[in-house]
Amino acid sequence: MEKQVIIATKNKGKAKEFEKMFSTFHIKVKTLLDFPEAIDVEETGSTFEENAILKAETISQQYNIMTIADDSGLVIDALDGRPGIYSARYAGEEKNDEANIDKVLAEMIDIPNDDRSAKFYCALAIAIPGKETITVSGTCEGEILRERKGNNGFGYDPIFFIKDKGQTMAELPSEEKNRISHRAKAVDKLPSILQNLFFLGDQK
Ligand SMILES: O=c1nc[nH]c2c1ncn2[C@H]1C[C@H](O)[C@@H](COP(=O)(O)OP(=O)(O)OP(=O)(O)O)O1
Ligand SMILES: [Mg+2]
Repeated sequence: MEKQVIIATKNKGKAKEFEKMFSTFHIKVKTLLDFPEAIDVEETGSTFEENAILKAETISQQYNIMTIADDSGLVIDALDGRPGIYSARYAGEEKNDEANIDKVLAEMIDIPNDDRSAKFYCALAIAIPGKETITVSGTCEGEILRERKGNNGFGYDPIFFIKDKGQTMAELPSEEKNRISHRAKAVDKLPSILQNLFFLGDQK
């Protein structure tokens, strides 16, 4: 039987990136956009890792399939790490990317240019029925601009400037984002983790 994985996300931007990044792994990828009846997991954890584990374990138990969940967000130094785990709901429960960006820009209006460092953080939890859940993470460093630039990507990408590239995340082509992003850095760690898991599993 073909190997399958569910990526436990309802975020279309994330789903697209995972489908691209997993296209070199020989595994069939589904997301929660394919499972409208999936349990709506409340993100009650106090860290990205805890929330990723909650999402991955709930869905892997519901469908008895290996499940990977992503909990990610923007961590801004001058805002003491906010919006952090609250990134998706920063301007309210309805998860509005534009309102979230507006709130960050307003809060940072008096922050000088050389104090606008931030990072994107991504925690992935891998839940496999009958095995211990594992987490990995990745980060991407940048700076918060004063206005939006670029139309690619999703979420906070238009205000996240990457010095090395001289562009925002939303100006990068998707192939480039998928090489350097926090999500890409976390996904890079998966092949060796999965190999170890299945190798150890076969020893029993
Ligand atoms: O590459 C990214 N580029 C821009 N913004 C990003 C990125 N990665 C995460 N973010 C922001 C979007 C959202 O405001 C929050 C994720 O929140 P998070 O709960 O992990 O995802 P979500 O609720 O949108 O979907 P789901 O929980 O179904 O996976 O961080
Ligand atoms: Mg979420």
